[in-house]
Amino acid sequence: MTVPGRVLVVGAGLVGTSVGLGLRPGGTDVLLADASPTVAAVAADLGAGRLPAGGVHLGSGSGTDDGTDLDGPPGPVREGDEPDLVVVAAPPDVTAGLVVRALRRYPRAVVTDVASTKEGVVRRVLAAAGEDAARYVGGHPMAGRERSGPMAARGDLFVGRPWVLTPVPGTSPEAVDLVRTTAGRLGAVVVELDPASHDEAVALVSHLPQVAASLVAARLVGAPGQAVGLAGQGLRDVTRIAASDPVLWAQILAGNAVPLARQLRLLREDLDRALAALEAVAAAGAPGLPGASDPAASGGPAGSPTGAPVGALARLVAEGNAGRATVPGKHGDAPAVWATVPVLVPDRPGALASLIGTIGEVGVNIEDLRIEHSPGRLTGVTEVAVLPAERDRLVRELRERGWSVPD
Ligand SMILES: NC(=O)C1=CN([C@@H]2O[C@H](COP(=O)(O)OP(=O)(O)OC[C@H]3O[C@@H](n4cnc5c(N)ncnc54)[C@H](O)[C@@H]3O)[C@@H](O)[C@H]2O)C=CC1
Ligand SMILES: O=C(O)C(=O)Cc1ccc(O)cc1
Repeated sequence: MTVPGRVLVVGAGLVGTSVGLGLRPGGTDVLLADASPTVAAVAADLGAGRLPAGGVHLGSGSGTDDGTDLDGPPGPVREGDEPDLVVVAAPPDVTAGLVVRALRRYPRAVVTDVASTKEGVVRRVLAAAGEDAARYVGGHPMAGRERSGPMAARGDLFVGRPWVLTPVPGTSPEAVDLVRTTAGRLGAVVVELDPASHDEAVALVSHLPQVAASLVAARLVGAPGQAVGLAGQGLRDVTRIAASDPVLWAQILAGNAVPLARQLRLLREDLDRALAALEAVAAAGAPGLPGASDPAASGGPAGSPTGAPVGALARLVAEGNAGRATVPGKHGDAPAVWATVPVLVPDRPGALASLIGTIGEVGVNIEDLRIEHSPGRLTGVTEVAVLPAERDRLVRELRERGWSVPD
């Protein structure tokens, strides 16, 4: 197992800075470079690594030999600045170009990237890098956030998350080993896929959810304030990633156009099914409204909405249940079935910390925590997920300590 002693991160934003923060505690010497010197300086201040002596020159062609001038001549570079591994963590549209320049600049280094789509990047690198391409290993950590930049970075961002590597037949096994070890050091679980299979998979699990979240959230623009004020946790869950960076995501979606369009067409069919069911319900007269047809007359039990359209709606939700149950737990394990304990938490400073402290005293591990809080309410509902075997004891102990735990 080869461990990189020195890593150059090119692009010190959310992902690049998280890589630095995650590698530094293990003793890796991390060099930081970014098109924006200010971003690189912030990342260094946060403890993600150091700036190479002489400043950072990327793509300027200025010829300065400071170890991070990717347009400079191939090594040797300043002693102490030669990386074993270069991690390109820049936007997708510049990734292939930076990878090719890093391969040329550092003839002994392995180069990897983290771009969210792989087929286009890998194809461009193979076309431009010649035999240097053997030292390139495509990569994609399946971890991130809806925020960008170094300030949003976290050293534990990749812990328990899949990190896809996309080696191709000519890739050196030693290069794959080095990137695999590095991802492992960051706590990630490495998965190998060919670039096309990777892009198909992320179209479904990452890019389709982003489009769906953005479209749902966009419906809220201009909605009456009173409607948005009623929002509960469901809307927050569904729209969290709608806060993502538009420029970055435009590149990601465009970089996976064909597989994503396939997924969106399938979603459109499902939307058409839902619409058809609702229109059929409406045509029959909505249940409970004046003019609604008598359910008994359409073959269902009296007093209940019934018939094929309502069945279609139930099927839609049930299919969602089945899909949701396939989503792995937080560390990529099989879907976790936690028991949930709802606790009413007063809306005052320190109340949530006090609840967490109490659960710690009781000796129960919190597997997950969800807070539902609506403005103007005096209490919020906190849902504490725990191992099913711990549920009853936790409910009892919390009630004994004065917490309100609804049945
Ligand atoms: N945001 C996310 O949740 C995830 C993003 N990714 C991928 O990681 C890469 C970086 O994304 P983020 O860290 O989120 O973006 P970010 O916007 O936080 O950071 C990107 C950084 O690259 C720098 N940069 C731009 N052009 C450059 C150039 N020519 N040379 C050097 N630096 C340059 C920018 O100044 C910026 O600081 C992207 O390829 C993205 O697809 C992968 C997994 C998750
Ligand atoms: O915020 C989330 O939940 C994400 O899933 C982030 C994410 C964004 C882009 C990627 O390429 C991979 C992961």
